[in-house]
Amino acid sequence: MNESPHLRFEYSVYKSGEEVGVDVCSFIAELILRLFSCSSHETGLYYALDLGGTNFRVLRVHLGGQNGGLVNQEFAEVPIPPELMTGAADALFDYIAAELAKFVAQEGQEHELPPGRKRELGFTFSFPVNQTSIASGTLVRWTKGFSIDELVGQDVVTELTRAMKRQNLEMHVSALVNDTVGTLAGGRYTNKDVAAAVILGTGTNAAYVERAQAIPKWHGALPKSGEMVINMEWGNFKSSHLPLTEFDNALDMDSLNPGEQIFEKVISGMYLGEIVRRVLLKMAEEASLFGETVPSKLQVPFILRTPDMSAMHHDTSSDLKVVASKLKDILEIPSTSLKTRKVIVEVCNIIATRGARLAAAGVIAILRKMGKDVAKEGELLQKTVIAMDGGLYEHYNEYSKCMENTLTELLGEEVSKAVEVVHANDGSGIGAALLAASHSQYL
Ligand SMILES: Nc1ncnc2c1ncn2[C@@H]1O[C@H](COP(=O)(O)OP(=O)(O)O)[C@@H](O)[C@H]1O
Ligand SMILES: O=P(O)(O)OC[C@H]1O[C@@H](O)[C@H](O)[C@@H](O)[C@@H]1O
Repeated sequence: MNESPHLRFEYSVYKSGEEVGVDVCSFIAELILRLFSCSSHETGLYYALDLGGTNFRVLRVHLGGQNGGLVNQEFAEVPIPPELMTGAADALFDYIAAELAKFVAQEGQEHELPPGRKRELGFTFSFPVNQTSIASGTLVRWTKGFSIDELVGQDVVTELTRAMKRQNLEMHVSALVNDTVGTLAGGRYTNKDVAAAVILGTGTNAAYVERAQAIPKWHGALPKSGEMVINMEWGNFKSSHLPLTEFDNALDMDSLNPGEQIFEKVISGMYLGEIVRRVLLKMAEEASLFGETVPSKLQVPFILRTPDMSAMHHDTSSDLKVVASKLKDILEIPSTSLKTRKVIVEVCNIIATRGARLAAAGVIAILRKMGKDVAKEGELLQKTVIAMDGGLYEHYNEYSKCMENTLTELLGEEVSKAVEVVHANDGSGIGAALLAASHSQYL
């Protein structure tokens, strides 16, 4: 296990300006310093709760200390009922706390803690937060499919703590972290070359390790390590250079957060399938793609999910039978010609390729900001690892392959050899548990 460096975490939530690369962002939230010493000395049982855009995961991590590292981890994943994403605040947090209580109630003797000691939790909250301390932060705004107005501006740790009390669950939230920062922390724990993390899941985001003196707007004390983590919230990137179409603009207007998260809406899992649906609908209306009548199901927003899109895109059968079954089962289109099915696969390919190439452009922007996108004369290129996670990256192989090929194309053969993309599976959960351990109230 590499001795992990001490990282001083600076949290910032960026709101994109018109022309946004990291270096032209304007900070909208107070920056807060967080000392994160992910040394490998942590021992004991720690928990993580990861609230994402589609699922939430409860994780128990057993850390073995100096040489033991990560002894084992067990987790449960539950889908978030859609109605809780736009319902009452207490309903969402009561559901989460109840699932947490269920997970703990199933534990055996081996998970008993010393008397008087509470279970400790790292809370991964995959939404923009104005971080106010290691274990507190207020929700800046909702993204993806969530929209619970009464929670905006509220401290999400306070909400979770109250819900746990209502469930009589004795657990202490030791750390609050964004999933991208958790993935970076988890990745860095095992590999010191990890310099950035990218999530491509229901939503998207990136975080990277920045040189402290390269943050002009930072006015706090400089960390001893000289490094800080920037949570970019890059999903909110917006630029006149983004290749937006009428389909993107209509999707944005119909969304829960019009005008926001534009980059996320063209590259992430919640939206790719919906863009394909909108394109097919127009082709049905204006070019009779499915014959004289427009299939009624094709008019239903989000009926075509990105997993369905990737299944059609990955269809290798000569008669595209997977495409045929998706059209039948989801859109109630009983039969189509092979020619029509090939058009549908091409539409999936175009939308996925655009998303993947834009995601790669985002990664290049980070490498450029870190000065790692070009080989300097006479200098040996230091290895840079990008920790990737998220269901879209993990399951949409055509997308992730296109993204990685684009990185090579944009970096060139020589530099791309020094840049490695690794799948940090559930890095955010492990990262959150590590943060909980490193900020334990029992230290
Ligand atoms: N087979 C698949 N093909 C393409 N995309 C997928 C597939 N499975 C899941 N996804 C995408 O991944 C997202 C879930 O990402 P994940 O990281 O697991 O959860 P969360 O976004 O809740 O953190 C889904 O919303 C979907 O867009
Ligand atoms: O893991 P998920 O749900 O796909 O979330 C990824 C990103 O989704 C964005 O919408 C959030 O603003 C980010 O904070 C988050 O990191």
